[in-house]
Amino acid sequence: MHYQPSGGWIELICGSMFSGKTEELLRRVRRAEIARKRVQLFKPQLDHRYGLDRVTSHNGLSREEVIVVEKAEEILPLVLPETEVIAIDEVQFFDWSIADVCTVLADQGRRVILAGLDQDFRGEPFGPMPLLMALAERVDKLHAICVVCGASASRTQRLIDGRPARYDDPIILVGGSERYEARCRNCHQVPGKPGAAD
Ligand SMILES: Nc1ncnc2c1ncn2[C@@H]1O[C@H](COP(=O)(O)OP(=O)(O)O)[C@@H](O)[C@H]1O
Ligand SMILES: Cc1cn([C@H]2C[C@H](O)[C@@H](COP(=O)(O)O)O2)c(=O)[nH]c1=O
Ligand SMILES: [Zn+2]
Repeated sequence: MHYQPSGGWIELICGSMFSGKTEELLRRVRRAEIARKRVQLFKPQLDHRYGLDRVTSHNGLSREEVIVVEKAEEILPLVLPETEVIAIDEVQFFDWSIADVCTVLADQGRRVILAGLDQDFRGEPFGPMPLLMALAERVDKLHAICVVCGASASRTQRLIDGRPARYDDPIILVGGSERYEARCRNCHQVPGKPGAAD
């Protein structure tokens, strides 16, 4: 059922890589524009995969007119008074202060649409995502297809030279299908993870 709030609100699209988060974010942005809402789209500078001047999904959907910021605090001063919808992609890359920024925007009566990875390659919560999930009025968790067994994929497998990345690898490593695969819980592997069989 469609959520019908009275003022502003936060909606969060989460899931593994390749689950369709960016497609869904861009779909909501397009529909808001069809409804003649004024929209601003942001992304963190860290995500430079397809160039800094656009947001692009894994199947090539793309939108220019994206505002690139290094830190969450840069967003509020860049929001125009007339903007009704704020969309932010790759929100997992911001620190926890992104939650305060989103709260201010929603309290001002704006619709805030976020998309981000809920889990890192270790299968653990990614950055500010748990906090954003708690604060959002609406959360949609999307699933990709596990490339090993064809089940629904809730996790992202990082591969280094074709082998599963170890638990002590750094959390942030920007990349696409050359480095990452969508996998289900059963097929996801993290050698060195406490409690996991290597
Ligand atoms: N294993 C997979 N499962 C589902 N979709 C996949 C997979 N691998 C590639 N894709 C493609 O990725 C698209 C989703 O891309 P995108 O919206 O960028 O996802 P996300 O932002 O969640 O990483 C799908 O529509 C499909 O074309
Ligand atoms: C799992 C995982 C991913 N990343 C990076 C890889 C990509 O650059 C983005 C996710 O992009 P998508 O739009 O969801 O496809 O995040 C990372 O840095 N660390 C990880 O553990
Ligand atoms: Zn699987």
